[in-house]
Amino acid sequence: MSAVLSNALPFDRLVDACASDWRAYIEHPFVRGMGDGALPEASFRHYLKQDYLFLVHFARAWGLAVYKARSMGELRQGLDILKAIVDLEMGLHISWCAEWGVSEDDLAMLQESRATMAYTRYVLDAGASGDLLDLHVALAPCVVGYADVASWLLAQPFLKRDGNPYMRWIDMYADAEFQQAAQAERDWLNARLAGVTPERFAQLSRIFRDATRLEADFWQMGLTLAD
Ligand SMILES: Cc1ncc(C[n+]2csc(CCO)c2C)c(N)n1
Repeated sequence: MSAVLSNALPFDRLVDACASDWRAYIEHPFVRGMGDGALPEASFRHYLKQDYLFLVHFARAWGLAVYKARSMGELRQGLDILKAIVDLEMGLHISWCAEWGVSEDDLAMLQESRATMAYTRYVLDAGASGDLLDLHVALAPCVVGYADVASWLLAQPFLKRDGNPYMRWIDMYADAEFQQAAQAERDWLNARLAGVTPERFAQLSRIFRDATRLEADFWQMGLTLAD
């Protein structure tokens, strides 16, 4: 078992180090509810609204990645992702909310839930107090996890395609372009993690696990309509 683990790619070792937390996130009841279409629409709407605030802070986190850059390549990577979120993702999210009956005025008046606050500020602090690798590891459950959620759902026998209001959400994250972006992040992390000491790897594993648990809490917030 340990031989398998040590031969595994570094990113897979991060996941293996918190396997039960990772599964609880990827296979969360909120995710299953999107898959079989039984998730209450109020839960999805609550999630969508909080996700707007999440995206604002996520954009700030990529701004922090720009600040933490130590090379032109890193500077451009942070800038490109920051621009994609601000110029594309935010607009897409606003039209997605509109389709679900949430107006821009609603979004402007939103109160941030504790789960949104906990997760986004955790990621920003991991980056502010650490280096670019700490920040990427804190962001990885978001970037890579959603690709895994979509792939996992597509492989489930309970997936309901016809008449499922969440099918478009699943298809969006299952899309090749999004899967490639997630793979690019895995590749970047595999390259950066390859040379770290066991002590540093253990430190980064804790950040990855914390962020994974905070992602699961974000689903739970949607499910329970927590504020
Ligand atoms: C709580 C929460 N976690 C992850 C994502 C997914 N996500 C948001 S931005 C981004 C990267 C693309 O720029 C990804 C994958 C989400 N929407 N909400």
